[in-house]
Amino acid sequence: MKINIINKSNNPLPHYETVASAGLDLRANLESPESLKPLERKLISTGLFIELPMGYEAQIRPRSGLAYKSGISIVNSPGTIDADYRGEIKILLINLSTEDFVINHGDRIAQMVIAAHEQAEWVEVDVLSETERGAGGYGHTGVK
Ligand SMILES: O=c1ccn([C@H]2C[C@H](O)[C@@H](COP(=O)(O)OP(=O)(O)OP(=O)(O)O)O2)c(=O)[nH]1
Ligand SMILES: [Mg+2]
Repeated sequence: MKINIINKSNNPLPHYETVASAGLDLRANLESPESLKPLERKLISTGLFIELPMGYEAQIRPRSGLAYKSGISIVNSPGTIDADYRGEIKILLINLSTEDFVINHGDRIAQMVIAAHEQAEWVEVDVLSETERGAGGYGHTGVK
């Protein structure tokens, strides 16, 4: 699908790294490197602005390699980019490791998945239909 984008960074546009990738890696747009201390969080610019079609969202997710190797995650994961948002896409990184982590301009710090979604139209009722699960949750079916 075609999506309008403005790129105010000098990074390349996000692209799919492999033919069947779901995620588009997002790069940091920085004037100078940023450092994240253990448990520190920072909102990192991408320089990207997009115009999603109605009925679509963009999800901002952590990259597994950064998470595994360096303990870098996203506080509000998965972040939600609404179709009517026209501001800059930013990424709320957090350092979950015990060591400082440095982000350089152009580093691929997160990934974005474009996804279709519904909007709910509530139908207020007095009773919901019965199911086998009922109100059971939080592990009520057991571990094994
Ligand atoms: O990781 C994110 C999450 C959100 N946004 C932008 C796009 C989104 O459409 C807007 C609002 O996000 P959200 O609804 O998650 O934040 P909120 O705290 O509910 O703010 P608002 O009251 O503006 O909706 O912020 C980002 O750039 N990055
Ligand atoms: Mg909101």
